[in-house]
Amino acid sequence: MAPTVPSVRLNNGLEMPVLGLGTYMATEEEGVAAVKMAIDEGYRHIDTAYFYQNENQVGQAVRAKIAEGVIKREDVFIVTKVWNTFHAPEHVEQACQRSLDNLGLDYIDLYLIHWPMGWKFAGWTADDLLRMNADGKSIDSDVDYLDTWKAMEKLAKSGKVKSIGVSNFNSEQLTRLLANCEIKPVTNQIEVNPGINQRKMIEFCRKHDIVVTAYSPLGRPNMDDPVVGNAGIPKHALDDPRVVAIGKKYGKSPGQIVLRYLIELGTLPIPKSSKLERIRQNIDIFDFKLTEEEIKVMDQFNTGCRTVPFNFSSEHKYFPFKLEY
Ligand SMILES: NC(=O)C1=CN([C@@H]2O[C@H](COP(=O)(O)OP(=O)(O)OC[C@H]3O[C@@H](n4cnc5c(N)ncnc54)[C@H](OP(=O)(O)O)[C@@H]3O)[C@@H](O)[C@H]2O)C=CC1
Ligand SMILES: O=C1CO[C@H](CO)[C@@H](O)[C@@H]1O
Repeated sequence: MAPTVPSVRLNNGLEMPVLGLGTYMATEEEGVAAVKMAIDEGYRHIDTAYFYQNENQVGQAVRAKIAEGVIKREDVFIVTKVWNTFHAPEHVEQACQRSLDNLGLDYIDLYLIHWPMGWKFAGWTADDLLRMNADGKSIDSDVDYLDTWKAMEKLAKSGKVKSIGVSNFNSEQLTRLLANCEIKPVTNQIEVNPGINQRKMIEFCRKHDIVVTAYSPLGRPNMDDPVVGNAGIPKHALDDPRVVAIGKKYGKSPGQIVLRYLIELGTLPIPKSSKLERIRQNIDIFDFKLTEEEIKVMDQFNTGCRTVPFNFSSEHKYFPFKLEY
């Protein structure tokens, strides 16, 4: 029987499953197949983004599983994100409508501002999402994320999106947003894995009733990412004999130990996999708990080193990683 994933209550009263499927780089048939497998295996939270160019595939898989009677629309929590080039308030609604059209759904469960930095609008085609200056730096706009947020609030009020949140915001940006918003973000989606365990950001968010979604939870083993490359990837806890030993005790793989650690930290991990065996493993983490000693072992991997440093936008006034958290 597929494991049942617990949910967390968000600050707007809605429920969000504490584990989801990541889909970055799961495009074309691979994306459709991964999401279908994941739904069959019990996943009820899928993370995508306009930028990933696979909303179409995610939607196709979700709609197929609804048609087969495996799930109802309300059983599955779909997250997508507004891209950096669409931060101008007049583009946000159209960006959201494009995501809805790609997904083929009537509403999005959670819509995020993907990054705090706005980039110059360069059209709606896929080729224009990552256009750089000759020096390899992002072509920035000066749109304030507070203005983008106002447009997000309008979407929440329209019912097109049930919840709104942010991604890659630092604590100063969140503080400024919280002081100026009508609707609070329900989540901050950030990188969390043993190499960067984000304890300070998690505590900050807990105080403000914001959940932390953990992206790149496994530290992207083997991923050859065309956007940031592999330059920043820290040494993986996955290969470490201490993690292997903890896994042996519970009959779990190192990946499962890492994901369980992120659950113990109070985050919501969204591991990406397109392989049935790993899709199965990554959700099978709700029948054991790590001891305090084991959590301390996992804490030893924290160096603060990022897998997704996003340095090509480091000169932007809203680049978030100038602060520790
Ligand atoms: N908001 C943001 O800016 C960002 C959001 N994200 C989101 O977070 C999701 C997850 O992060 P992502 O960057 O993909 O990295 P992950 O840490 O999830 O790593 C994914 C890689 O790990 C492999 N893998 C999956 N499960 C296991 C396992 N149990 N043991 C060993 N290897 C495994 C996958 O390969 P295979 O498919 O072959 O199994 C894939 O190559 C993304 O897909 C995306 O949805 C990610 C980055 C930034
Ligand atoms: O969500 C994301 C997936 O990874 C990409 C690059 O590594 C990021 O650009 C992006 O924010």
